[in-house]
Amino acid sequence: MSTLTAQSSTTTTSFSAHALDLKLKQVRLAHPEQSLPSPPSSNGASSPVERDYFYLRSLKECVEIYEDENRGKSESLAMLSDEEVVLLADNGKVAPHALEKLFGMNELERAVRVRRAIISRSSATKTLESSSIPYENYDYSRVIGACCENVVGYIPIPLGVAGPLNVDGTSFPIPMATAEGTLVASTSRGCKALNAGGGVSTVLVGDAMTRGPAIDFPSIKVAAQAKAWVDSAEGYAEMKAAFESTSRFAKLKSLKTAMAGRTMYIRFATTTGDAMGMNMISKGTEKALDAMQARFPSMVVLALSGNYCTDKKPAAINWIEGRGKSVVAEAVIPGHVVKTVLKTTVGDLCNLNVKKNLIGSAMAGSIGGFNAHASNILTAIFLATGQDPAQNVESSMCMTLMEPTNNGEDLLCSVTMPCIEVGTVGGGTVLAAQQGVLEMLGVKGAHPQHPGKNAQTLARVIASAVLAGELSLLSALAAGHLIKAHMAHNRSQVTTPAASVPVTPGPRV
Ligand SMILES: CC(C)(COP(=O)([O-])OP(=O)([O-])OC[C@H]1O[C@@H](n2cnc3c(N)ncnc32)[C@H](O)[C@@H]1OP(=O)([O-])[O-])[C@@H](O)C(=O)NCCC(=O)NCCSC(=O)C[C@@](C)(O)CC(=O)[O-]
Ligand SMILES: NC(=O)C1=CN([C@@H]2O[C@H](COP(=O)(O)OP(=O)(O)OC[C@H]3O[C@@H](n4cnc5c(N)ncnc54)[C@H](OP(=O)(O)O)[C@@H]3O)[C@@H](O)[C@H]2O)C=CC1
Repeated sequence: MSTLTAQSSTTTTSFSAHALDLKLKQVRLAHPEQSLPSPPSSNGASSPVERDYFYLRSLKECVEIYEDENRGKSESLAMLSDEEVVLLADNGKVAPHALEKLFGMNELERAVRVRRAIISRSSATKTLESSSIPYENYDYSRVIGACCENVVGYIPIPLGVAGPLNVDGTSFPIPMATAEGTLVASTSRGCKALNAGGGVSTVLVGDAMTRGPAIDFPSIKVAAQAKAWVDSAEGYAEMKAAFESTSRFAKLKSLKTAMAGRTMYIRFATTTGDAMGMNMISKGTEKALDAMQARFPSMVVLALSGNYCTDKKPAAINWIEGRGKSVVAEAVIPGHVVKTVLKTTVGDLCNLNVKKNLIGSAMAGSIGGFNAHASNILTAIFLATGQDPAQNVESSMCMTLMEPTNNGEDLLCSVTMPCIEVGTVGGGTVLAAQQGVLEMLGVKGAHPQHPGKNAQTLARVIASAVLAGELSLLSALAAGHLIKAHMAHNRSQVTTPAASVPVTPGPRV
């Protein structure tokens, strides 16, 4: 067997555990059929790092070890260095997305490290492996099979805390993961104004996640028969029994049916305990449709989601009927607090709210966008607490209302949010950092006595924080303070190559 010489003057003592010599890797990639020499002090006691650096087996040797049927795959992979696993992957012997399964649960970080190398080297820029994207010291056991595939690390987002905010008599810190400077400061100012008026009171007026499959029938007549059956007490009871057999927590609340030609849509609405509930409701819907199929053998389920739900897309049905938690939050702020904390007046705030959030949004043809920046606050809390960020689309639907009260002295304000889709179990809420945030709010996991109460409390806190954000931004706009605030809190120092800076007519001010 021929061997190659490692062209490096580096000594073993200067290696960091994962900083393998790139030159050597290039040699390896160029000559996969050849072995590299053994470590100079090859007395059988070399560390994995030394082994990676000095001794890379040929592809043939690696394959022999990997495919040896006398050992399990994880045992075989433990005998190979990272570089050798990369070699196997580069030659189609190991699927990069299956590394966690192959390495086993005790080697999850290694799986991520090796995948970074594989992807890095096959990409145009080749930067991933040595990039600043972190991957070490993360609990990947919570990720695998639950939160993400083909993992190469994690993206840290700054976490700030606004408030505290008094919501229904309890003081909550408001966790916000965001890269928009000013947002936490602004929300904090709103919290200060709300607390000065005694805090926020909330009501939960609905709690139902929805799923809306699309079902074809041979004709409009059969579709209408099926619709009549689902709408009947008998049909509803049968569908409910089938649905609820799939979960301890998901309870069917209503079925709304509609026809478009020979296609029928059914909007399943269910409580889902402390889970946001999309997996649970989808599982139950599938089972209920099986029961329906037994009644109507000619029906064809086109898709479990026929967009009549509507999940992760703008839709009037959500705005009108609600989805997830429907919450209204209200507060009164004394006029002097509007002046001293918010630096504006009750009259100016109310006028701007009508002209901007109501008339302006109507002029723009908005559905559920009768607010200034509900999505800013909601999304930051979603990211901090492990919610599904794509659901900010409908969850941010909000109408902000403001009117003078107490003979025009004080401000009565509210937000109406019909679609806050949140959970405290399932999805990204299982991740350690997100759990820490939920714990800080006192809503981590399943509520011990009343399933659903933790998720409902989180929705109430979110609506209240949105009210804080609305108050502060509208006040800044009314007072003309917006740009001043963003120049102070939200300006990055970006280095741009001179060649790509446009010629400007005059100096920047
Ligand atoms: C899950 C699959 C891909 C399986 O699909 P499959 O065909 O059984 O997969 P496969 O094992 O035959 O592998 C095919 C390829 O899939 C990829 N693949 C396969 N497994 C993995 C893995 N573990 N990690 C990384 N990549 C994977 C990979 O590229 C693989 O090729 P290979 O690399 O082996 O040559 C498929 O069933 C699928 O795409 N399902 C759809 C799931 C989905 O899109 N979920 C999104 C969330 S749903 C939602 O949030 C919104 C909703 C639904 O409410 C919106 C609405 O209303 O419509
Ligand atoms: N499938 C889809 O179409 C979609 C999926 N998603 C994704 O779905 C995931 C969330 O799904 P979701 O259904 O919320 O969570 P899970 O799929 O994790 O389901 C919740 C699980 O927790 C159990 N559970 C234990 N205690 C409680 C409790 N107090 N309240 C509620 N459930 C409890 C449930 O039990 P039991 O088994 O008895 O029900 C169930 O097994 C997210 O990752 C999201 O991104 C998002 C959009 C669409």
